[in-house]
Amino acid sequence: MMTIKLDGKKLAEKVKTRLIQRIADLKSKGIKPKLVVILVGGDEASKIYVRNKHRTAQKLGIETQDIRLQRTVKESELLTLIKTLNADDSVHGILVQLPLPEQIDAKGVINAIKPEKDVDGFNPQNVGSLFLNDPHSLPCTPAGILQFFEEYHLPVCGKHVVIVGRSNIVGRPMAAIMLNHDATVTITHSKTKNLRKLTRQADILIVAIGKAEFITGEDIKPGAIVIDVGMNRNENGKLVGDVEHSSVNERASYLTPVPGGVGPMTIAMLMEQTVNFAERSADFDGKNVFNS
Ligand SMILES: NC(=O)C1=CN([C@@H]2O[C@H](COP(=O)(O)OP(=O)(O)OC[C@H]3O[C@@H](n4cnc5c(N)ncnc54)[C@H](OP(=O)(O)O)[C@@H]3O)[C@@H](O)[C@H]2O)C=CC1
Ligand SMILES: Nc1nc(=O)c2c([nH]1)NC[C@@H]1CN(c3ccc(C(=O)N[C@@H](CCC(=O)O)C(=O)O)cc3)C=[N+]21
Repeated sequence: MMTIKLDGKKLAEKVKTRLIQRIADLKSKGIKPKLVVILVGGDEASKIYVRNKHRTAQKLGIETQDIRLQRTVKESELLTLIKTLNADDSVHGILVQLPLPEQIDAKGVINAIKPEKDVDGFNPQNVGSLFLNDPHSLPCTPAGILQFFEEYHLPVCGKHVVIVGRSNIVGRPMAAIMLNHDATVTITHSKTKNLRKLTRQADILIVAIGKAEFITGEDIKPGAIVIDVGMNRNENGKLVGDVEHSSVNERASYLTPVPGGVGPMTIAMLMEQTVNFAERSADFDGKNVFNS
């Protein structure tokens, strides 16, 4: 079977193009969309994310500010910083890069971000709205994945979606979004028994675990749509996903490459979300994809 590549680079360009006019309209009203990223320490995937985020924001004329904090920073310091950013009207989006070091209670930090500025959609209020199928903001990675289904006209309604991984960034919100689109959803994780028996039943398989090439051709149903979220370095320092592309290729009907799949879409959606928030902050009468 010929596997069709879901081209995230190309689709991200399309998403970014639809932002240009909206950003210009905001600027003509004296509003410059601004995103603040807080980084504590940082893993490999985070470094890639920060670099690409910057590049894209700069191209679009979205202002970004990185605040880098020592790995040993006190939780109280981080909370004070978030309070200041919450109160700053020039800031439309706040993103705290995950994972955070162990001494910091990630829940407390995420709770502290004002829901209206929570570009990742992590705040319990935003998570709750998403689960009630009335989202205020969508987490960027799952939102980006959803765009593939729309762009390539891939039906989700009634399909069996199996998600591997249940993180707050990817697995959980992805499950909610797919459920909101009338899929039948199975969420799996490290305690799941007979995982590969379940992955083989998936019409749509979404893998986000952070284990290089964990899912192979034998683990998927022929013709399945496979979304590879993973960002890992293999032993040769090469960027690889959670899916073994050599064996999944020609068995899947559609597959996202790594790089060039989900990653660029996450960034495009982050930009879009920042613009959405900037528009809402001014009660701006613009086009809003999540409220349309
Ligand atoms: N391209 C992009 O835009 C993005 C890429 N990523 C990448 O995606 C990957 C996952 O990220 P993230 O969701 O943050 O990861 P986390 O480490 O937060 O979560 C990993 C999840 O995978 C589960 N898991 C781990 N090992 C197994 C296993 N052997 N079998 C089944 N489930 C397992 C864990 O289960 P349990 O809960 O039981 O521990 C957990 O739910 C990483 O490679 C990350 O870099 C992440 C975000 C965006
Ligand atoms: N609060 C929070 N939200 C996140 O969404 C979040 C996070 N923390 N922590 C880290 C992970 C990782 N992540 C990536 C996003 C894009 C690329 C990306 O641009 N990937 C390119 C890489 C290309 C290259 O090599 O430069 C691609 O796949 O084509 C990578 C990784 C978001 N994450």
